[in-house]
Parts: sequence; C-alpha cells; structure tokens
Amino acid sequence: MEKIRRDLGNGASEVGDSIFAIWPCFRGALVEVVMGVGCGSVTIWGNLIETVINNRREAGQIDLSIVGGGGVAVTGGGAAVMGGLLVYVVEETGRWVGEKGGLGKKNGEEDDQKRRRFIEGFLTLEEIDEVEYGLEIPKPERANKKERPSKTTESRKRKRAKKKEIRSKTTKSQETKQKEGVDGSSGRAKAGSEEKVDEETKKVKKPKKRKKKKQKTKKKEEKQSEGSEKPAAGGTSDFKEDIIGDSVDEADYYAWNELRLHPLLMESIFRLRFKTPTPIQKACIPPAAHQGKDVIGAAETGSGKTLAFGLPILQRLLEEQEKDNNLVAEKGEAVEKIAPRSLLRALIITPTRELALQVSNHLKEVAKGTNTRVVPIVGGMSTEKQERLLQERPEIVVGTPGRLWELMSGGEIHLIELHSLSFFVLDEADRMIENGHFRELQSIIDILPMTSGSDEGHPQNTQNCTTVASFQRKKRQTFVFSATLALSADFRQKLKRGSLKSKQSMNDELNSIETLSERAGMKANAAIVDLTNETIVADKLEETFIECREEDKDAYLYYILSVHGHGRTMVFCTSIAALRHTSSLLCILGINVWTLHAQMQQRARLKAMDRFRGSEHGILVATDVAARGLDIPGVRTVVHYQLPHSAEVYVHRSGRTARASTDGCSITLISPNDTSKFAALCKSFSKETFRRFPIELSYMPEIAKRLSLARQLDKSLRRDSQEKANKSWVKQNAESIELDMEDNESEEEQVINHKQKKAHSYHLKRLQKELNMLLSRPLQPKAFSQRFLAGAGVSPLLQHQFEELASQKLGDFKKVGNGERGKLLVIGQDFVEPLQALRNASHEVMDLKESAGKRRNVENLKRKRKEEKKRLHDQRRKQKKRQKAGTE
Ligand SMILES: Nc1ncnc2c1ncn2[C@@H]1O[C@H](COP(=O)(O)OP(=O)(O)OP(=O)(O)O)[C@@H](O)[C@H]1O
Repeated sequence: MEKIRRDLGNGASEVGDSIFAIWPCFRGALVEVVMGVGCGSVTIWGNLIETVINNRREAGQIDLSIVGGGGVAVTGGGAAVMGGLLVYVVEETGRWVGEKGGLGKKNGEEDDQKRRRFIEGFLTLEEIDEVEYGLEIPKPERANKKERPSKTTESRKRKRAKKKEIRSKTTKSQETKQKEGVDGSSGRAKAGSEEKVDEETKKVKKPKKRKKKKQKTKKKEEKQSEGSEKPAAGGTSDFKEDIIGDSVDEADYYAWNELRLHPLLMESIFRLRFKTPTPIQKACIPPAAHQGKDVIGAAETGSGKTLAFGLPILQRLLEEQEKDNNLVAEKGEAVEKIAPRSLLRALIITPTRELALQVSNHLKEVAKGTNTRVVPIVGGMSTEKQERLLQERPEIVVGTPGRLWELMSGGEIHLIELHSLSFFVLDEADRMIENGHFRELQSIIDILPMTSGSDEGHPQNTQNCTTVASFQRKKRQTFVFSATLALSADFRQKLKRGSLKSKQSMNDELNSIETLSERAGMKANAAIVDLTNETIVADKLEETFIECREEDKDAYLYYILSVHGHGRTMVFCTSIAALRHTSSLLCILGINVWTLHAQMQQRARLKAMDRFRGSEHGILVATDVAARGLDIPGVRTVVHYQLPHSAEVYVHRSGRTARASTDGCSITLISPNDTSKFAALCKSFSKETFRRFPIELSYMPEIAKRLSLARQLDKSLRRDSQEKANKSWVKQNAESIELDMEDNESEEEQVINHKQKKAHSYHLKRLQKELNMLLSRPLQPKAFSQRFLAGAGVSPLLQHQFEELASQKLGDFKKVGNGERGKLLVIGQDFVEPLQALRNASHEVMDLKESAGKRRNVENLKRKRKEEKKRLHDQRRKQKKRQKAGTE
C-alpha cells in the first residue's frame, strides 16, 4: 500500500467538523490510520477517535489498524513545527481519502498512557504479517543504517526499552542455544530469536492477543516439526540425513548432471523431487550460470521459469562464496576484507505482490542449506517491517516496483547501494511495459549502475568495499522472462533473428521489451531462448468455450461450478464490479468462493490465496491481478467469465491450470458482443479452432429458477445494506459530535414506513425460503428420475445434497418403522470434472475462421435489411408527399 501523507495544520477547534469530514471516506473501505502523537490535545482526540473507531469496528464497517508514529517524524513539514495529532487515511489503492491534523502542546505521561491504551486495542499490521506469513523480522541494527528521518516517538522509545529488557532476559538462553549448534551468525537464527523476543514483549503488553500468539506458536512448531528448519551454511549433513531418510536415488536425477549445479542446490532439487530440469531450465542455466550471459527467456506458463533464472543466481553466489573462502584460507585475511557480504546481489522485480511473495518463497526453498537470504519487498505490508528485513542485508530481494521505489527514494541503503548488484531480473517483463503502469520501474532502472563500463575486474571503490583487493565481480547480468514475450509479432521476429536492437526511442518511456531490456543494461550477446509454440498456451491445456447471452453467463458459471465443481477452479473477471456481482450471487446460491482483486487490503488478498490453496475444491473469483505467475497446485479449471483485454492476459489466466506437465481446462464464456473480440484474440496466437464445452441443457430451467431468486435477493440485500450504512453513518457521526438528531417524520409517515419495511422483510423472507427449498434438493435435470440418477455425474455439491436427502429420507423411514425398504440410496459416483466432461463429450469444434465468416454474413444481411427498410420508408414518404401535393 502506497501511503500518501500530507498534513493539514489546522487547529483543535475544528475537531468536530474534521472527524465528520473523515468518516464518509471510511465507508466500506479498509483503511490504515497512521497517528502522529505528541501533544496535549491527544487526550481529547485519542478518546474521541477511539470511540468512533471502536463503534465502527463493532458495527463491522471498518477494519482499521493503528500504526503509531510521531507527528514530526511521520509528516514533516508543518507538523514538524507544531506537533500534534495527525490521522492519515489511506485506501488500499494508495488513493488519498482523508486527513486530519490537530495541534497542541506536549502534555506528558498522561497523554502517552492514553495513546498507548488507544493503540493497544488493535493488532498492528506488523503482527498480523508475522502471524500469517512467517516473515522473519530481524532485530533493528541502527549501526547499519544511513541517517534517515526518525519515526521514533517517546512512547516508541519506551516500547523498545521494554523489548530490550525482555531481550536481555532471553539472550542468555539464546546464547546457550547458539553455542549448542545453531549458527549464531545466521540471519535466520537471529530472526528467530527476534521473533521470540517479540512474542514475549507482546505477551507482557497484550494479554488479549495470547490466543493468537498460541496459534502462531503452534503453527511455528508444526512447521518446525515438518523439518523446514534451515541448516547453517556448509552444514549439509542434516540435509543429507533428510534426503537419505526419504531415500532419494541420485541416479534418478542424472538429467541435471550436465547443468553442473552446486551440490547444495542439487540437494534442494532432490528434496523438491524435481527429477529432470524443464526445457527452459535446461536451455537457460548453462548460458546464465556458466557463461555469465544475459538471458531473454520465453516458455509456456508453468514451465519452471522461476528456477530458470533462480538457479543461475544461486549458483553464481555459491561459487563466489567458495572462491572467497579459498582466498581467506590462502591469505589468512578476514572474509570481510576479501569479499564484503551483506550487499545486494540480485534484484528481482515482479508485477504483482502475490507473485513476488511466491517467487521469494520458491527461491528460499531452493536456497535452503546455503547462506543466501531472500527477502520479499511488496506493497500492502508494513514499510517499517520491510526496512527491518532489509537491515539484515539479504543478498536477494524480490519485490514489486512501487514499494521498491518507495524505499529506494526514501534512501533505504541496502537498496541503493547497487554497485555489487550482479543480477537484475524482470519477471513477467511484458506486463511491466503495459500502459506505462510501472513508472517506478523506470526510476529503478535509472539508478542501476552502468554495466558497459570498463570496471570489470577492478576493485570497487565505494563506501563499503574500498578494501576489496582481489575480489573480482563479473558484470551485472540481466534476465528478462515471460510466457508471452513472443506474442508481439515484432518481438518474435527479433527473437528468431537473435537481434534485440531497438529503434531509437522517440521518448524516454519504457514502451517495448527492447527498450526495457536495453535500458536495464542487457548486452548485445544475450542468450535468447524462445520455447513457446505457435499457440503460446501450455501444451496440456484444453481450451473450450460456451456461447451464451451476456445475461446468461451467471447461469452457465453456476452450472460449471455445481455440476462439474471438482478440483480447484479460478474464475476470472475483467472488472471488480463484475467480480462483486458474481461472487455475491454465488454466495447466495450456496457456493463458497474467495475473491481477489486489487482494491482488497493486502492481508485479505493473502488470506484469500492461502484459503484457496488450502481447499481441495476451492473456487477463487479474481481479477487479472491473479492472472500472472501464480502457481497453485491442483487448479483444474479456469473460467473466463469476462473476456480479457488482450491475448497475453488470456494466456496467463489460462496458464493458472495445466502447469508443470499436468493437464487442465479453460472455459471461456462468450456473449454475442464478445465474438469478434474473441476471434481477434485467438488470431494473435494462430488458433483456428476451439472446442465447445458440453452442456446438459436440461439443467438450465432449474438453474434459471434459482438464479432469478438469487438476483432478487441480491438486489434487495444490497439496497438494504446501503441504506443501513447511510443511516448508521449519519447517526454515529452525529453522536460523535454530540448532535441530537431530530425526527422529522409525521406519525402518518412513520406508519407507512413501518408497513413498507414489514412488507419488504416479509418479501425477503419469502424469497429466501423459496431459494432454500430449491437449494435443499439436488440440482436435477428436467427429466430427472426421483429414484435413479443418470447423466453428467455428481459434483461435490450434488454429492452433499444427495447425502442430506438420503439421511432425511432414511430418518423419516426409521420414524415410520413400517418395515418398508428405504427408497433412496446414495451410491458414491465418480465426479466428472470439466476436463473429463469434455473428454467424454463429442468433438464439437468451433472453426474460428468459419464462424467469423458466418458472423460477417449475418452482419451483411442485417445491414442490407436495414438499408432496404430505409429505402422503402423513404419511398413511402416521397409517395405521400407527392399525393399530398397532387390533392392540393
Ligand atoms: N525441474 C522441475 N521439475 C518439476 N517441477 C518443477 C521444476 N521446476 C519447477 N517446477 C515446478 O513447476 C511449477 C511451475 O513453475 P514456475 O512457477 O516457475 O512456472 P513459470 O514458467 O514461471 O509459470 P508462469 O509463466 O505462469 O509464471 C512450480 O510448482 C515449480 O515448483
């Protein structure tokens, strides 16, 4: 989340007005409040805001996290002079939605206590991050950091002092532990201890959170018991034991031999059970890892591109470490003199936060057993926490352009000391140049040191490594990867020719892969690996479509999910409005879905992903933020509810299934308005035919009934919640500034209103009852026999409904006890997932050329009819005119 911070240096007298002005912005939004503290008026402000926030939290209307911070440090400017309380409201999108500044003079201990009470009621973003995502937070090491504007308030200092106290209590035990074998210098060991300290600190401070902490500890213990603990560098024996325990036969992995990877990396590969390198890995690792070349890599979705650039990075870092160690042994000098550690060596940029986290986790997994640290830096998470992660000086940083540039431009030393950067990677590179979305990327590229200089082999004369005598770093390598690089016809030709020279760009924009690569320092002799086939999509992907009217898309989606809802399914919408509409309808229809879109708070985004990952038959309704790169095993089906804007997005969306040599199915819902767009889309990847998804039409009347009820319910519920939110907003704000609300309604109006409300609530109840009744029985084809089931198979939903029905019936039967045999028996049937249904069905194929021809014919016919109609109309008009003139 990008924070836009401004201060309004207005006076405390405007408190009422200003709070009133802020709250409308909160409606429905998830916001973060950053509070600057330090003065007398805090007591009043703190109480006032606390009350309002609590009310709204309890009403479930807002979800606020309070991030403390000094007025001076947070805001600078006017506030620096005047101090006071500042409330910042920032939406997930980074759009500024409200602000308030109040003034006062410092009032000492009492205010501070109040403020602390105010802040302690909430779980901060940091804690939530830690609990949920196991990020390791190293302890702050001030010495390492360049002078930056301090965010410290007095109370934070006290907080830290308290932490220190507890830390000192725990240090002894940790020291003993470290001596007992845990590598004391390991970042992770440190991080672990810091987490413990944090835990203890919080225990002392927040009894409320004990429950959460317990879960956290439990989770951690579980993780540890799974054996995911990282062994210290060089200490591979634990690893080997793991592997031997799992009886890996190294001979099975012979295909990796020619890639000459470091033994520690090979151990990770054994552990991950990757028996052979994928083609893109085979093609990229030799030039990237052993010849020091830049690489442009294009291969189908799910083909292992992350390791195609990840392994060479780790390989080179390990080789350098070994060389350094040898030099240290030879010369007997301190390792820091020979080769300073703790410099940024690889910067990997991805377009989305989820992808950055995924790539980072993937690399961490492979880097287990080495000393190399990988850290994700993404928006939507606490900046402070990420700054602390960077203080650990990780060698590899994976991030999104926005947050990276925010930290870089803020002077984050680890990110701006780039003289030792050996790898610059652009994952999903073609996304980075779309619509000038990533201006920050341009800024990042601009601060990269030049690569073409003659400094190769010479000592780097920079702040941190003036003493590097014999340490020779090779020049920086640039890697550019995506599944759809070859979709640009122009670029494909260049890939084929092996020449990347771009035409002189008219402006400074990064509007083509060529300019992007050149500006990033890509060398002319880059290895170009294009393994994409003509159709670009994954080999084992079955692409299908359903033609339907726009208003019937919900019905077909419901059909797919309820009749074939087996395995994980991702449903893609192009707009957030459509996503909200679809997911809300599905929920009313009793289908549980998770949602993911860019306007969600990051925490919620990650939670949705985690839950989707954890559910065998989960359904994720997402916008295109989830289209690229996400690697979720077991996604069997992708549904394009709305057509994507480009062929690239279609390929990436579809590529969430059929990954890593598995199969999968994509279903595109095409309305008449979509056909020409769809044909154009297919044309761009030379696709001429498409299979029609088989639909058992006899289900549709029943589905239509359910949908009609669900739509009515949805509409009413939306209207109600809107009205409620408006009313409670006015009421609460009036209360917060102690205004009495007058009731202007006459008695007659009140009676009418009451009657209307009653009628409305009765109507709602009736609709719900009717829908419940329909949902309580299995979705049946029209000609469904009540006694025997035949047809398209049983989805999990159907299975569940059958079981319910059976237990009901059998229950009734037992009650009657008349000795008759039960009439309904549920026999487990195999589910038919979309891909299977497709394979079972006949090969009905849409010839895109033919259908485009047909469409043209229909359009011509329509045009001709229209012209004919117009001609006849004009003729009649003229005739009438003439007749009129004749009679006159
Ligand atoms: N050599 C291998 N053998 C088997 N599985 C592999 C191998 N390398 C990577 N994988 C697995 O393949 C899956 C896809 O990998 P990855 O996410 O890197 O694909 P990708 O090509 O980057 O996909 P996308 O284009 O969608 O981003 C991951 O689950 C990864 O663990």
